[in-house]
Amino acid sequence: MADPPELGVLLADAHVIRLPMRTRFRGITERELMVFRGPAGWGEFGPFTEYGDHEAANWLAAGIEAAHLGPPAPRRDRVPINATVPAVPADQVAEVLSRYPGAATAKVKVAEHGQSLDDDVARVAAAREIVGSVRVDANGGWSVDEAIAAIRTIGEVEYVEQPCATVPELAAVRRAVDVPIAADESIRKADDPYRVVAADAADIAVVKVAPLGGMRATLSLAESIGLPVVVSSALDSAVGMAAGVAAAAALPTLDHACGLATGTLFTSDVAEPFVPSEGAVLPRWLREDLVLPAAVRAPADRDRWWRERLGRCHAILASRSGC
Ligand SMILES: O=C(O)CCC(=O)C1=CC=C[C@@H](O)[C@@H]1C(=O)O
Ligand SMILES: [Mg+2]
Repeated sequence: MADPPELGVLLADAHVIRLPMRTRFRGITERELMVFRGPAGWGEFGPFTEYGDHEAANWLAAGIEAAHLGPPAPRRDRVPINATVPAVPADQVAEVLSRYPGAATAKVKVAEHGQSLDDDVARVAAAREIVGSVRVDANGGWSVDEAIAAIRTIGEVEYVEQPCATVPELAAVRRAVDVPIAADESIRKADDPYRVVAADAADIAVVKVAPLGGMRATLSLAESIGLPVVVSSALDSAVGMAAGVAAAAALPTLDHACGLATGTLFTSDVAEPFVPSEGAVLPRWLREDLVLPAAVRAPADRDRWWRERLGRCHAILASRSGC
């Protein structure tokens, strides 16, 4: 790995941002992250706040790639997207889906802490009434038995993403049901993302540019993992989303809609969001000045916290480059 740019260079035009969200999603109502500018445009550093520094360092590598190297060459000029439906009550699903015009697929969150299978069934049914195809994402929230029962009750779906937490559990569920299984956390949070393949635990790989360390790292994983991929956001701002869309646009084959329209979950963004139209988003690289209103700037204590975190992750990347 190449040496990262000097820390001072990264921090010279860096901003800590707090984006308000329309609906609670993965337990948060505000998304904090950093964006910084380099010679190739803007990069994002937004590991979720509970992540440790070693995991977060991959996210910094992705931001550095974006700001200092730019996107890989595109192979398509539009990227089909899925609508993303948080764990809202069923009667709010139509309103959520209205923000994804033309989306042919909805990804519906299930197994939310504090909710029941009946809630999931109702939410999925409400989505099915509106879009042709539904996939669900349990974020590892079920045991093997719960997953098997839930999958049988929920009925036909395109795939079930991360029904259980571990690779052996995913494999056990996959053996028991006919529905395809997608791996997300078992790839993006794993020491060895290929374990899902060795264990016959997944039919589809969900790949996210930031946790995998960048667009090119994502493309090389997609090439070597031997599974169809779905590129998804990590709840990125428009800056991180540009990298996700660029990676999806650069894939040699793309058979599934991607989770790259989550900008609709924010009420404001750092740049013009990637708003879906006719079920797709268009690749676009951000080089222009960002207009960052006071309302999206994080308070001083959070600004300091993120700059220190970036510094620690920078030291980790620098030590890796010496390996
Ligand atoms: O894939 C999508 O439709 C949107 C992205 C998405 O669902 C996620 C983004 C960030 C964190 C995750 O909890 C979540 C996911 O599990 O896929
Ligand atoms: Mg997921």
